[in-house]
Order: sequence, then structure tokens, then C-alpha cells
Amino acid sequence: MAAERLQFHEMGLDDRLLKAVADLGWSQPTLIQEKAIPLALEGKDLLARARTGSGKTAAYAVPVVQRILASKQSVREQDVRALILVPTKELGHQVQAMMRQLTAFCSRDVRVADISGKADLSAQRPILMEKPDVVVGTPSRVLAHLNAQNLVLHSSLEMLVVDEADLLFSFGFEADLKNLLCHLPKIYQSFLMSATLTEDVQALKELLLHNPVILKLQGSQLPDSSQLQQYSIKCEEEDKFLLIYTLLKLRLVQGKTLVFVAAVDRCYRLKLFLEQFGIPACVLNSELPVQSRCHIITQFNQGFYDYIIASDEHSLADPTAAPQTTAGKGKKTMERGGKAKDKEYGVSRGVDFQNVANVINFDFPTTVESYIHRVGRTARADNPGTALSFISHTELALLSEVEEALTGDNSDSVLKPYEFKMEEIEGFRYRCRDAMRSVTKQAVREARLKEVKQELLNSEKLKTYFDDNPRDLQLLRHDKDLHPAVVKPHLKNVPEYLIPEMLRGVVNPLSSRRRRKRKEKTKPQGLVKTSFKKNDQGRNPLKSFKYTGGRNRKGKAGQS
Ligand SMILES: Nc1ncnc2c1ncn2[C@@H]1O[C@H](COP(=O)(O)OP(=O)(O)OP(=O)(O)O)[C@@H](O)[C@H]1O
Repeated sequence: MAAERLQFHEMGLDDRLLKAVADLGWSQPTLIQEKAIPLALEGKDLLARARTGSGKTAAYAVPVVQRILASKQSVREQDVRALILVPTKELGHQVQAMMRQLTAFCSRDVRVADISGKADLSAQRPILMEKPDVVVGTPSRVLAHLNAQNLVLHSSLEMLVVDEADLLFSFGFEADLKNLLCHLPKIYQSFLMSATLTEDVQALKELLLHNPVILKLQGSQLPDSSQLQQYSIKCEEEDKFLLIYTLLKLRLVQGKTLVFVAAVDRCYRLKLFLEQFGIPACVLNSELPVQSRCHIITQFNQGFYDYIIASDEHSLADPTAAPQTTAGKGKKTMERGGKAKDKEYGVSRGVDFQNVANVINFDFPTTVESYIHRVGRTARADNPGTALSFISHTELALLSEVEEALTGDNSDSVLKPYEFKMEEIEGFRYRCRDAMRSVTKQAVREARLKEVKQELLNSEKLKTYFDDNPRDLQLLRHDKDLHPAVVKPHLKNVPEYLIPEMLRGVVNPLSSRRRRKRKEKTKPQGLVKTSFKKNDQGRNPLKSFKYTGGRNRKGKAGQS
């Protein structure tokens, strides 16, 4: 018989922490939390590998808060006791948000500061002078503050966390991290958290951990097929555009969707393309200011947007893509064309996009790790999710690599073919080509420039005005049309004759305005197949539609 899972209230946690956990709606710890929290409270060093979305943040955040609360029972000077290192600013923002939720009932006793996001060292100095109990930051930023003596850790630090540990080296933080260690005391407790165990994590383990307990949970790096369904479909460049247009316009993809592309330009190309059909989408990439990026993610999580087109530029296969940052130096690099890109950017790594129903790899990722982390943005915690990868002939070898890595000893392939009859949507090809033609290189360049300018303005507003007027945050949208000049009004509507016969009466292409008004909770989630058979066993084929996403949030079978 399976042993009962240890509950939060059986872990000896402070009541205020238990109340915060209850407020978050967490009825029981996840597996990694159940294993890691008691060990961490015993003072053990931990190396924890658990799949994406399995709750690793709270696995270290809960013991960090608990230990600080416990130490505050004896009168002690206010000091920085915990340092949490993250590879990206987005993650810093998110970790701080999670720490704030966990300390909601003890915010006076446990103060948390995220220093990863802001550019100006001197602006952050006063925050650090107050010696927050927990500091969250990227290694380069933390080191810069240590060098400037805004932050002193050598006598006070009790806990060090390295989140997304496998990324730190590939983001070029190796030198910073090694320098940073010279500023730490001899003895402290360390936690290394990662979804994948790479050579970099092994190297970090040697560097940071003393006799660690190694928690390597769940064989698979992604949830199994009862929670996450993975599909691939072969299609070349033009078909990729045709397919995404019909999937989104006919609402064959339902629920919040993250679309990954290979480069910043492709974000705008796809956004401008979809714009012409009245399909609004936000773009997320390393050129946008960090405030805008975090705001887009927050609003997406709040249900403001259905679609984000993200470029995932940090290829782990290409270490040269990430610079060797050193503290105090700028972290922006110049791309061809002179645009500044933020190397402390990461969308697919660790960012907790909530209730994402689908991940679409419009362009296939270049490494297995990247596939795992992109797809890991859906099916998080106990939620179901679907991943669909478009594969062109040049991406076939990468698909095989991913297949091989995920299938392991199992003979069944993890990525099933997405049963979608491309011939059913042939009628849309003319419109698709028309729209593709409008998205010229010039239009992409202009849109890219316009968006960056716009977001820089937004970012200033976000920094100052919205701090005092949080309600007005909701008025600021990031999915507006970027190039109204190329939008052809007739493309926004889908005439009935174009809808595949089988789908008529089933799909309901909505205008963008109506789409925005739909209530998040009532939306079905997942992907619809068009592979049904006509008059299958005498039943009306329209009624035999299946969502391959399969379940709504309560886990019931979806049916249209
Ligand atoms: N005990 C719990 N019960 C229910 N939901 C939880 C629990 N713990 C965490 N979650 C939720 O699960 C989601 C994923 O958590 P988290 O971001 O910590 O995952 P992760 O393992 O760090 O993922 P990744 O490897 O992608 O960074 C979050 O939305 C979080 O709020």
C-alpha cells in the first residue's frame, strides 16, 4: 500500500506559514516538497531534480521562511540570511512574488528583496542597506552589489539557493558565481534546484554542496500522458502559417496558448500575420524592457490574453549565445542590426505561466533541454496540458533526438502524430498567402522598432505611475495591433464556405473583440483533431469531436 503523503501541518511549520499555504489553496505538498522540506529543516544540503512545474520553488522557499521565522524567536540583529540566485530577471520577479505570498502573514518578520530587475545599482542600495532577510538576484547583479559593499554576506548568510541550477553556467554566470562565493561565510546551507541534471549541475554540486542529500524525483522530466499530451505535425514554412492561422481562428486550439518561435524577428512576423486576421497576441522577447516582460506574464496569468508569441533565444546548445557576464558590466549585448538584447532573459525556463492549456512549437527547439522547458510551461502542478510541435524537414533530426530522450526504455513514442487533415484547410491557403505577402521584412523591422519604443514608454510608466495606481495597470495592454496599415479588414472574418464541411456549426470563429470578452473559466481547453471519420458508425460526425487536450481543469473529459 502506498504510504500516506506527509502533510504541511505535519512538518512543524510556523502557523503563519501554514496559513499562507492554505491561502494559496495548496491542500497538500507536491512530491518534491514532501521530500525536500523536512530534509531542509534538518539543515541538510540538497540537490533536487524534479520535473518542470512540480513545485520546486516552494520546496526551498518554505524551509527558508521557516528557518528565518525560527531564528527570529531569539533576539537577533536584522541581517541578510538567505540568498536566492536565479538566472533571469523574470524568475527573480516570480520568486519574490512566491516568497511574498508565503510571507503574507509574517511580512514584518521576513523581508524579501528582489534585486535582479532594476538597472541602477545606486537605486537598489537603500533597499539592501535595510538588510532584507532574503535577497533574490542574478549572480552578476549580486556580485556587483557585493563588490560595491552594498551587500555584505560573509558573517550573516545562513542559506544559499541556486534555482534553475543547470542554467547558471550556460547563461555565462560561471565566473560571477565563483567570485561571489569568495564573499560568503565558510558554513551555510545550500540548495540546488533543477529540472534537468546536466554536467553543469554536477560542477555546481562540487562547488557548493557539502555531503548533500540528492533528491532525484520522477523518472520522466515531463508529466506523463495522462496529464500532458504531446503531438507533432510535419509541415513546411508556409504550412506552419496556414496551420496556426486556422487553429487559432477556428478555435481548434482552445485555452491560453504559448507559441514559441526561434528568433525575435519571427515573433513579429507571426504577430503581424495573425493581426491581419484579427487575432491579437502579445510578443515576449529579450529586447523588451524587463518591466514590460513581467507585466505581460502577470496579465497573461490573470487571463488578459489568450496568446503569447515568445522567442526562446537562449539556446543551451550554443553557449556562445550567452555572454560571459561579469559583475558591474552591462548585460545587454548587441545583435546584428544594433538592437540591445537582455541576456538575463528567459521565457521557457522556470517562468510559472499559469493555466496554460497549450504550448505550440511553431519552430522546434534546438535542444532536448529546451524542448522540456518549453513544454513544461503547460501541465503545471495538477493541471492538464497539450504540446504541439510543427516540424519542417530541417527539424526532423531534432525531433528524433527529443523522441529518443523522452521515450527512454519505453517503446511507445511520446510525441504522437497530430491527426489533422491539412487538405481540410486548403481553402484558407489563398488568404494565408495574401497575409504572408503583407508581412514584408520592412514591416517586421518597423513593427519591431515600434514595439520596443512603445514598451520603453510603458516601462517607464510601469516603474513609477503604476506603483501608486495598480488598478490602472489593467488598462495597459501589450497585444495591440502593431501595423494597422497592413491589416486588411476582410481577412478578419471567416466566410462560412471556407470552413471545412465537417467543422461547420462546431467551430465558432470569434472576432477579436468578442474573444477578449469571453470568460476564462468557461473556456474549454486543448486541441481539436480533424481526423474523425465521416458518419462514423452512423453517428453525426460533428458530435464525435474530441479535444485531444482532453480534460478541463476538473479533469473531466472534454466534449464539444
Ligand atoms: N503544494 C502545491 N499544491 C498545488 N499547487 C502547487 C503546490 N506547490 C506549488 N504549486 C503551484 O505549482 C506551479 C508550479 O510551481 P513551480 O513554479 O515552483 O514549479 P517548478 O518545479 O519550479 O517548475 P520549473 O522547473 O518549470 O521552474 C505554481 O503555479 C505553484 O503555485
